[in-house]
Formats: sequence, C-alpha cells, structure tokens
Amino acid sequence: MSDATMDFTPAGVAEATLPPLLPLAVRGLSLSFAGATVLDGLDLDLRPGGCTVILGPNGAGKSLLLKLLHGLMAPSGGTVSWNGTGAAQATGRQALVFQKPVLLRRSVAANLDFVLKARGRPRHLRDGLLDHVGLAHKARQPARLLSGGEAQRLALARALATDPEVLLLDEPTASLDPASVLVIERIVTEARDRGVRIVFVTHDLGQAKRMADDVVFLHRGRVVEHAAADAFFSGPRDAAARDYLGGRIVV
Ligand SMILES: Nc1ncnc2c1ncn2[C@@H]1O[C@H](COP(=O)(O)OP(=O)(O)OP(=O)(O)O)[C@@H](O)[C@H]1O
Repeated sequence: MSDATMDFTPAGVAEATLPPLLPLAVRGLSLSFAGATVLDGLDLDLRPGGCTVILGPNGAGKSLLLKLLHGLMAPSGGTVSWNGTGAAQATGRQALVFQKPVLLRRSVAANLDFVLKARGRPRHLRDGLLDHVGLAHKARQPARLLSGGEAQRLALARALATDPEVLLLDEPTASLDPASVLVIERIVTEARDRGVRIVFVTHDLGQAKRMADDVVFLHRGRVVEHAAADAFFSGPRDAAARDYLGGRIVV
C-alpha cells in the first residue's frame, strides 16, 4: 500500500467547518407502500464513532432504513436528524454502498475520476484509492468486466472517494468469496479507525461479530433491540433476535 493511499484529504475548508453529522436521532420513522406498512414508527439513536451492524430477518426494513438515512427516499412519517441536519441535506456527506454495485460503463479508473471530479477532489487521489482496494492493476479495464468481488471493491473505493463522514453498507459482501469478504472488512475497519461512522447491514453472523461495536435488531419495521455487540451476541433480550441468532425462521 502506498503512502498516497491514506491521503484522504478533506474536500474543502467549507465542509470542515460544518458541525459533525453524528449523533443521529431517528424518531417515529414510518414508510408505507399502497397501504402496506413496512417501517412502523422506528426509533434509533447512534452516537459518534464506531461500526453499527443492523441485523434482522428478510423484509424487516433494513435496506429501506439505509435509504431513508441517506435521504434517497422520503418517509411517510417521522424524522431523521443527523445532528440537526435532515437526511436530504446530509446525503452528500455520506456514501451508500448497495449489495449490487452500481458502476459507470467506463474504465475502473474513470469510475473514480468521475466521483473525485464531482466532489472537487484532486485526481491524484485515484491511484491511492485503487491501491487501497487492490485494484491498481485493473485501472484501465472496463468496470463491467470486473468480477463481483472486484466490482464491490470498486464501489467501496468510489464511496471512499467522496470522503464520507458516514458509510452506509447494505450487505456489501453477500456472494463474495472468503478472501474478498476479508478485504472488504479490512477496508471498512480502516475507514472506521479513521473516524468514518459505519452502518453495516449483513446476514453473516460471523461478520457481524467481527465488525460490530453495537448491534441494531430490526423486526417488522421497528428497532426491537439495540445493544453493545458483546451483550447482544451473548444474550439478546428480544425473542425474535434470539430466534434469528439460533437459526430459526423469524416472520
Ligand atoms: N418499492 C417498494 N414497494 C413495495 N414494497 C416494498 C418496496 N421496497 C421494499 N418493499 C417491501 O418493504 C419490506 C422491507 O424491505 P427491505 O428491502 O428494507 O427489507 P430488508 O430487511 O432489507 O430485507 P432483506 O434481508 O431480504 O434484504 C419488504 O417486505 C419489501 O417487500
């Protein structure tokens, strides 16, 4: 890894003077589609620093929660407050990485150039970022020819290129091989250690134990448990969380 890798210079003086985005306060968040309630008065508080892992059964509302936190969607009711800033106003200070990476039909390098230019960040950061995610040797290759794991690493590099204060990750390692999973986890851990606030959705309980400082358990569109990782994994209070950890179907 080159020295340039860690040169994640803040985008500009104006951003540096903004108040931090954490703590996060979510109150009474609701979302309905055609009368069907999928988020049901969800409350959540996140403190500055660390990695929060969000667990919950299929359909619990995890992906929708990330989109609402990111300001990609508007809720039917309730509020998201990033230290007093609404989700839509905070979008540019966070990055969301989807389970299926959305990449431009350009070269690997051009995918990063695009983001750096859009953010007014120096182009020379690109090589360090590619090196950081182990894709320096693929720089000139069309992004569409990357394997699943490589594409996910590029998506993470694009997210880091925005110099986010918050990194929202929606099952970023689903369907990756074990080595690629560990690469992604290392990159995310390094970002956390630099002070990037991580919110990580996964179904991989081994990964959740490796990554989590605290765990949020979602069930039927609500947070039913939020605890320090050690406390959660040694004995969740919520019955649905116990079933989930025990490998029993939770509906
Ligand atoms: N655009 C939509 N229109 C209608 N229903 C939707 C829409 N998007 C999501 N839903 C529903 O909202 C519920 C929550 O979806 P979400 O994707 O947040 O679940 P999840 O917890 O991320 O699940 P998984 O673990 O399977 O990824 C699901 O029942 C889903 O079918």
